Amino acid sequence: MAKINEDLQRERDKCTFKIAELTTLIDGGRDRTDARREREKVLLSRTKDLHGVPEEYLSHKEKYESAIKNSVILFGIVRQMQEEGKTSVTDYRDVITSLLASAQTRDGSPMGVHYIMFMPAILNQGTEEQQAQWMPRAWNSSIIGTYAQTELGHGTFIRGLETTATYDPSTKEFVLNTPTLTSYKWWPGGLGHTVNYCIVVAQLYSKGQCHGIHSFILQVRDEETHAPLPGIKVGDIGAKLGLNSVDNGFLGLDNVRIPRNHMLMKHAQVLEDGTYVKSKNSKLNYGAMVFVRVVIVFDMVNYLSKASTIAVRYSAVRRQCHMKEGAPETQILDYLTQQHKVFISIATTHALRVTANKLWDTFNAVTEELGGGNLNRLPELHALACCLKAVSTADTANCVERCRLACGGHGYMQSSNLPLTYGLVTAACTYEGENTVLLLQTARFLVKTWQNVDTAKLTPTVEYLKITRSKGFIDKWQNSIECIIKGFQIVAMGKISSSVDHMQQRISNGMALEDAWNMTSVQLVSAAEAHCRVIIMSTFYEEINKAMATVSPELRKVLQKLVELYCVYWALEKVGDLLQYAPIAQSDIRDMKSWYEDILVELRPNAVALVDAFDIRDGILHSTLGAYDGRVYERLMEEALKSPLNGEPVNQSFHKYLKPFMQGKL
Ligand SMILES: CCCCCCCCCCCCCCCCCCCCCC(=O)SCCNC(=O)CCNC(=O)[C@H](O)C(C)(C)COP(=O)(O)OP(=O)(O)OC[C@H]1O[C@@H](n2cnc3c(N)ncnc32)[C@H](O)[C@@H]1OP(=O)(O)O
Ligand SMILES: Cc1cc2nc3c(=O)[nH]c(=O)nc-3n(C[C@H](O)[C@H](O)[C@H](O)COP(=O)(O)OP(=O)(O)OC[C@H]3O[C@@H](n4cnc5c(N)ncnc54)[C@H](O)[C@@H]3O)c2cc1C
Repeated sequence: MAKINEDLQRERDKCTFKIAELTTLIDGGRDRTDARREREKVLLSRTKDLHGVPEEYLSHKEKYESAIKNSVILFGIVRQMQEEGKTSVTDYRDVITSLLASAQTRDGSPMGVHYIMFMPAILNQGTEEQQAQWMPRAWNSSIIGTYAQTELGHGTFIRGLETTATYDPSTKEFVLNTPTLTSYKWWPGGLGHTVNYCIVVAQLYSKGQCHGIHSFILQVRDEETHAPLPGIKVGDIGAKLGLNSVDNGFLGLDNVRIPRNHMLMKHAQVLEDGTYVKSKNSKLNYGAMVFVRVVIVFDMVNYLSKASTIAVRYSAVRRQCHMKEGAPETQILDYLTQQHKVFISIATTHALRVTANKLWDTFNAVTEELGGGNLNRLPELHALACCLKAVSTADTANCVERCRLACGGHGYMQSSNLPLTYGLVTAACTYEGENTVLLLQTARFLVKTWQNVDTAKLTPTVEYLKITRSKGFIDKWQNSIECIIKGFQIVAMGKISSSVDHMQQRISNGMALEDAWNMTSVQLVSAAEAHCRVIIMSTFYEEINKAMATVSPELRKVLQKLVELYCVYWALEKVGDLLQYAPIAQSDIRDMKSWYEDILVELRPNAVALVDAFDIRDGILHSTLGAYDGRVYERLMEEALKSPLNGEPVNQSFHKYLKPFMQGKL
């Protein structure tokens, strides 16, 4: 192994806790750490020869072809798990998330949506017979699918989709059409050239009546030749800000016929004669979207742990300027502003990780209840998944960008892997429900809750709204984590309550409800975000407190500091809100700033150890700045030399353009 950079080694030597203990806690047990490492070993060994040319220099077409080559190797691991009879969805979640976040598919995989949406949609919306018909072939990838919902004209407003599926009882088929340009499907991952099947979301017509959107399985390409089937226009939508290894596609349909049993009929059915049988709740058809919103939070944890590893290790290696005249140049990690930029990413990774686990448990519990016909907790799950998807993706995108900026010029290099990572996480702010729209969904739930707060039994995630109203909820502000969480509960309650008042005021002045909602929507989004912050903070606090009972005193101290960092950082970010709603004084804020500075300083000696504990191998991190050995400058130069521009001493454009221009001939 190459020699470790001395500064990095010194950082590791002064760490005050056992790194392996934290890694075990993060993975959820020693056996899970071992399984993950074993999986990564297999993954890296299978794909080690594939990176002759750095991906950033490939053309759009080559990027796609390389991604397919890598993906079939990677997803062989999933096929193997299935063949071995592994059944735990949690295992699949972890495996697929880590495959997608690996260096081999670092700009996305064309096969991602097959696992993330195509299969979950069949499981969620298909009858048992349909699952038996489609799932075995989907699992072993003898068919590959995507989820085609969004159209050129509509993404958010899915009730406005224009694709139609009209039932023809004479042949017992549905006839699919995209009657306008705006009804063309647009965006589905892998639709361009990879998949041969997809789930199409379309307006269902039967007996002359429209029954709203439903899901249908459609074959788009021949299973042998892969040629598009008659009536189907399909292709790639072109280059994007990121995810350029993925062939997001378009799809036009001209009288394409599919058998009746290709409609996913677990919740609603069309009988042979065309009679429509309604679902218990039309929103059950949106189940696959809820599932993906839940797993996206895990995905964010993966990317943020990578970005923080890169930024922290680089900050330990990089020296710039002197803090004191005559002293050696300072490690940039010693600047408090640098700690302020990067430590929040470490704390956020942990906060989102524990919250994602809790959300996963809630999702599974509610799904089980739904299976038994109990729909009571569906609105709460939907509200929770919406706000956590929105806040986790927005925070992750901000943190990754902070990490990139914290690496100065070198963070701008593709070889740092920060630009691609940013491209991936910022996409998540839009896909699977645009963030503002999702926060407004949560706000809708919060407004209803607030309007019934005195009479209704509140569900667990909003119970605090009742308690917060009691007199003396915070007698006197104290700079403690408990008080900050209470402060955020008051802020959330204050924002929800004032949004409702604001809306009611406008309605009493004669405004229509919809207009009053629109006029209040900036406040509503802010209220939903505040509510989500309460959920993340209190979950982080409670779950880490539980974990504290099981870990060594050394690790306990560090975990305590991470919770403090997260809560105090956000208290200072939202200090205006606290001043408006909570009994906090200017002197408390001054003291809180000092507290924050102390936390940064206390975490400083363990910064490198904290990111080492994420245990991300170099082959997966894929960063010149973040590798374990800290050979930053050597790696930057090695990568630069791979630039195709360095393949010849004089580029042909010199003779063609530059020279004539310089000589005044052009
Ligand atoms: C096999 C297992 C293996 C394991 C696999 C493991 C996986 C491994 C993990 C890998 C890592 C991942 C990596 C990712 C990679 C990248 C992939 C990129 C993929 C990107 C895919 C996409 O991008 S795919 C398109 C998504 N496109 C949207 O996301 C549209 C948003 N747009 C809406 O979602 C609706 O349009 C919107 C706004 C709600 C209004 O819908 P609408 O107009 O019908 O509804 P209204 O607003 O009128 O609301 C009416 C009432 O419905 C209630 N409600 C609404 N939704 C509800 C719901 N879902 N559940 C319950 N209730 C719901 C609401 O709360 C109201 O309730 P109430 O009346 O009581 O107040
Ligand atoms: C990388 C990527 C991958 C994707 N993969 C898939 C896929 O596999 N399958 C698929 O079907 N789709 C996919 N999508 C599409 C994605 O789900 C949609 O882009 C997303 O749901 C947002 O819809 P939109 O693009 O129509 O945005 P719009 O809804 O047009 O949003 C534009 C703006 O309008 C605002 N807005 C819209 N409605 C409201 C409202 N009611 N109130 C207030 N503001 C509003 C939004 O906040 C936003 O600021 C993907 C998208 C991306 C970027």
